[in-house]
Amino acid sequence: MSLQRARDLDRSDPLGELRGQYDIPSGTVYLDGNSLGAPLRSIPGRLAEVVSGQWAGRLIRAWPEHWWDAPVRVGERIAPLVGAAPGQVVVGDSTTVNLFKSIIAGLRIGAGRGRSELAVLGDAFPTDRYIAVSAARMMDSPITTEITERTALVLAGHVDYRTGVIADFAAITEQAHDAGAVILWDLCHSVGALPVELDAHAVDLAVGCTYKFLSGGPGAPAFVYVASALQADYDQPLTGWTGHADPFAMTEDYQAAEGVARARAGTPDMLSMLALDAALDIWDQTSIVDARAKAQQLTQFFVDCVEDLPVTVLAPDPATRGNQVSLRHPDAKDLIARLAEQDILGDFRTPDIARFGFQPLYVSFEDAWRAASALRALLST
Ligand SMILES: Cc1ncc(COP(=O)(O)O)c(C=O)c1O
Ligand SMILES: Nc1c(O)cccc1C(=O)C[C@H](N)C(=O)O
Repeated sequence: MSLQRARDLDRSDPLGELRGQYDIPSGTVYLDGNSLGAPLRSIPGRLAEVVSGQWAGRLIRAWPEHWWDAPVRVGERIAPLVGAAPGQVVVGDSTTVNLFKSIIAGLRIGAGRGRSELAVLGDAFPTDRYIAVSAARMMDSPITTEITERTALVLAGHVDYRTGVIADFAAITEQAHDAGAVILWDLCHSVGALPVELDAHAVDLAVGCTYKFLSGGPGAPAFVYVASALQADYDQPLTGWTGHADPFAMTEDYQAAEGVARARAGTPDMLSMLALDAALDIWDQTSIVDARAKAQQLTQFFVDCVEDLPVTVLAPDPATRGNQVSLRHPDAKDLIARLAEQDILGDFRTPDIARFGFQPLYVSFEDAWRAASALRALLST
């Protein structure tokens, strides 16, 4: 794999022109967009307009005019990326908080079916496990790692944050349903990275974050998907006023809103919400199918470049590899630090994983080649 080959691939890349719309310091190779997506150049202007035009210009009137419905409106823009028909996705809070809401809601649905177990599959991201343990404690639910006829809720991650391996979405969803359980998917590393088909697989619940492949910004609000069929039964524990059927009636008792809006809790962070809204514009210029196709080419190119190095590729099969390449090496931490000294940014995940994210809308084949060459140089010294 040569620099020439990388440049040829960049020249014939139909998504290549999108890169210029992102604000990435020149000379930096950014392979950590699976942790924090790079910003679009349009964001500062859009935020300035929200602050000056809406906040300053309209003051409190901006809530009904621009802001109140934003969680649902922005959710509708994420919906096509996760294969959801309208009315099922709402944006707000963090993934952690949305996991809490949805785990409790799922366990409550399971309790109605006479079940209590919570199955947590695979090597879940820490926040998923921590919240699962706490929610299970509140619900007196045993935690298991297998789906059985006693399972109330299955929590599974779509793409493993460490290895980058894509879980068998269809098979796991089907297994959960065959067992009579509710399924909850964590889409943090798949939303905006690869096509997700929530409706097609009749998924019940999903959550995901928007600051990785969607470039929503640091701490951008997460989203929740609640399948239409389940919404009436989605009894989530954070019964804040914005999820109320009639928030401004200020009634004594809580009554959940109809539809997915019942997954809302408190006042959303509007600046972050609208930065995300602006970031989603890029999807008007491309599709998740095209993005995934390029990401597969990119990750394979990178894997081919490092093939003869003394590292282990943790997701060798391109079909089940997310948009990241994780390399196992005993000095992974040091390697990542030394790459960073050259403005080549990946990240380290304990205990020995060097992780490189390939956001195809702004990462080039030349970036992949430069990162691999720098790694080669480090490993030969
Ligand atoms: C799979 C997964 N779930 C959840 C999170 C994080 O949730 P939060 O945004 O609430 O910190 C991450 C990343 O931080 C993640 O990779
Ligand atoms: N959410 C993060 C943060 O607030 C700081 C640093 C990193 C993150 C991450 O997103 C970590 C990420 N979920 C991971 O896959 O490791």
